[in-house]
Amino acid sequence: MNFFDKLQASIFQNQSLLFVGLDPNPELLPADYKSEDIIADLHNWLESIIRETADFVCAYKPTLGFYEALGVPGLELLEKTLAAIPSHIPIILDAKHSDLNTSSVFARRVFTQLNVDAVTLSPYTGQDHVAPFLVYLDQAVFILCCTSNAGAEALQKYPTEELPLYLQVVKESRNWGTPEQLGLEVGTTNPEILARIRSVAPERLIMARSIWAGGSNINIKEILAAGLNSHGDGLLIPVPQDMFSQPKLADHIQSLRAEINQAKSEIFSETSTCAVWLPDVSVVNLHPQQDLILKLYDVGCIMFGSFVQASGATFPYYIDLRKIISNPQVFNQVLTAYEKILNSLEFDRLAGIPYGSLPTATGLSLRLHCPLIFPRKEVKAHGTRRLIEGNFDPGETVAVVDDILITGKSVMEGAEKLKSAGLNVRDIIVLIDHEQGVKARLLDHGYQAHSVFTLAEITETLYQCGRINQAQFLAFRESQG
Ligand SMILES: O=P(O)(O)OC[C@H]1O[C@H](OP(=O)(O)OP(=O)(O)O)[C@H](O)[C@@H]1O
Ligand SMILES: O=C(O)c1cc(=O)[nH]c(=O)[nH]1
Repeated sequence: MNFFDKLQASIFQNQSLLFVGLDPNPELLPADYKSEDIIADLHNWLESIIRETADFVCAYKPTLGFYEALGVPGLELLEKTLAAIPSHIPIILDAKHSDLNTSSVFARRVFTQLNVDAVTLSPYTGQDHVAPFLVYLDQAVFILCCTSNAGAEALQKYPTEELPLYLQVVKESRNWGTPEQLGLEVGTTNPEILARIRSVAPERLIMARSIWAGGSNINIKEILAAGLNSHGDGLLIPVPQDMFSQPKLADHIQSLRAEINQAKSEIFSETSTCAVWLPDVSVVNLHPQQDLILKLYDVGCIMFGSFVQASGATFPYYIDLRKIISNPQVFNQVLTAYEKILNSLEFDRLAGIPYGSLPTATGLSLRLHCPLIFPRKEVKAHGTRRLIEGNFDPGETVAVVDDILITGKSVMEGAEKLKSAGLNVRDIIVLIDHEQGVKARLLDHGYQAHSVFTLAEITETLYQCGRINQAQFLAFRESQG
């Protein structure tokens, strides 16, 4: 499971946006843990923090510097602390080591030996520094965009109020990695700064820091309203550091979690525009993949107007999913949507239907570590003249990936070619089902089709969100009969 999915599962399981800094800071060690052996004391303290919080938080964030400061025993303490964290809860190592020359070896150390799920990085050396970390597809990075210390203002707010450096970091770093692999670290007590970052990066995970530094002036609801994404998540909130020195830690964390969840539901019931994640707060009729639908529309994959289809019929729309390959963020989100369906199916190999869905099938093959084949549209008169490209063994089961079902002709032809080579085809997975009984027809031929969206769900969402007008919406409805 990749970092993003692991984090989402952890947020959902514990219904919590809270993360815990696991720092062996001798200055904060509570008196009742103190003995002759500081390392053992710190270890006992950190383990008790994990025990008390594991059911109420979504992630842990050890800061490497505190462990390094304790020398070799500190590094051993880090390994022991990491081992004490339940394996389903993601670990974000706060490292911010920005030495370009060591980024590859450091990435290998943290991701393959310490096995943490994510690491924080400083942006100053640019994409070259970040790229070696992103090679680890199941792990992620958080780019430091902004800190709350007064001394940083001269740099971070330079050169203009309109485009300060911290916003430029947000803009630039969005080009470095996908939303699943690259989040933003934002230290601030100021909701306005969070809101500016959220508006520039609506799709990014934000790890908030230092929000409690404002003391009693902090208004958590304002922070949440500024930093949450349109689905009511995408924001991680730190547990205040002084809480770890207090007795009854579990009780304090639960109250804080309840306060945050209450504020979240108030924000979303007030605005009433988003599908939210808590089961007790629901907004009717909004598709859980609303964000992806809007993005597909915004990058031009869903067009309304008069279009002649391959069948010769004229529809009031055309879906061109071939464009997703030119937008890595959308492409990545599309892959995640397919992946969720594929994870529930059993198969030995993936097959893509040429040409439109071949990039998607390739992306899925790499993500799922599953071999890929594809049936050719036309057999070449030269070379190997193979009908099916890629290696396979007859008797294997193949899951067929296509982008859209209109009449079902393309997938059916592809599946028949695979079957003629001795392969089993049971499941067909597409992003969009145009409906009109295609799935039932495929089932008559022994194929179970699965889709992420129906075209009706897409048009409904686009209409509700104001992307298409009533005439376009009604024209679509009429065409559906
Ligand atoms: O259900 P159907 O009626 O078969 O329509 C859907 C198919 O049409 C499109 O491919 P197209 O034939 O346009 O070719 P391409 O993928 O090579 O662009 C699309 O990629 C699907 O494979
Ligand atoms: O074959 C078609 O009719 C067709 C293909 C496609 O990709 N999109 C669409 O709207 N129609």
